[in-house]
Amino acid sequence: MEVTLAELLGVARRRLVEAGIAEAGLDARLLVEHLTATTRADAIARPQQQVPAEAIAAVEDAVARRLAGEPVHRILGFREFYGLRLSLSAETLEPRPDTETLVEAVLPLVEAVAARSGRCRILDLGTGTGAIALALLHTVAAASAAGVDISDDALATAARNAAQLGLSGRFTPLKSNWFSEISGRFDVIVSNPPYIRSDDIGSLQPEVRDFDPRRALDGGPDGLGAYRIIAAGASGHLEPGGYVAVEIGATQKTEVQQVFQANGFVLAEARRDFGANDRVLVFARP
Ligand SMILES: C[S@@+](CC[C@H](N)C(=O)[O-])C[C@H]1O[C@@H](n2cnc3c(N)ncnc32)[C@H](O)[C@@H]1O
Repeated sequence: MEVTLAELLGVARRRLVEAGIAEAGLDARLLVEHLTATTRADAIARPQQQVPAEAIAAVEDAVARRLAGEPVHRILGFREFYGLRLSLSAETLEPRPDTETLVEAVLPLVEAVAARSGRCRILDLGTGTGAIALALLHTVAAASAAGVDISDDALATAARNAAQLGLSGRFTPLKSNWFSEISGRFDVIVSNPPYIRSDDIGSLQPEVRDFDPRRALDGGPDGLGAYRIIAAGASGHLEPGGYVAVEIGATQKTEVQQVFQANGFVLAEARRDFGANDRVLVFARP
């Protein structure tokens, strides 16, 4: 059966709308564009172009997965972060737009160190896809980063992303339980650690709960477990005058600040995300 690009897009969109998928139009477009190797411009300029049978079958399969609750970027296998296309895998969190706030907070610090000393060493704790470290390295040519994770799968994905972006020479994936295998000192330590309280995981949106890896979400009984470890270990791995910047849950500002203050840090900056929620804290050691 002959199907045009416009018809395929229309059917995919309609099926997702009928199922009550919130971003039905966008999801349909992302899936169809990727699986038919077309662009938005093709859909506008050449809507009557015929789509090959294999691409139609691939779109049908992808729409069925979306209808079963799988997030669109898991189906695609990649997600854009800070303008970079990052591959995903089973044990990586999907990088979120809110985490770009962390990159934006850290970027001036990295640029200042690089301008002053010609280099900047970054430690990204819980690197996942490598999102934060790779965004910083992509922007600051003099920077280098160690990306730490406890998951072999995540580290393999981060290394692949670094290679795809031409950043392998400045990105070192390291398997470590937070600081356990880390030696040396860094100018900036950055982390988006797991910060959901264990008891709250069951009530997360199914797309998060069922598809993001639990190890990337679960912050222990009070959600603060990783912050305690990072705050306790950071001083021993920071250059004098260095910074630690962390992403936080929207209600965790006071608690996380207290954890770092108890370890001798002072709050240098707090930022909100695009939804005006507290999202990033930057700490310094006087
Ligand atoms: C919230 S995800 C953040 C991923 C990525 N940095 C991002 O922002 O998209 C937290 C990451 O911490 C890693 N992680 C969890 N426990 C860890 C541990 N004990 N040591 C090192 N990394 C850990 C997880 O595997 C996951 O990749």
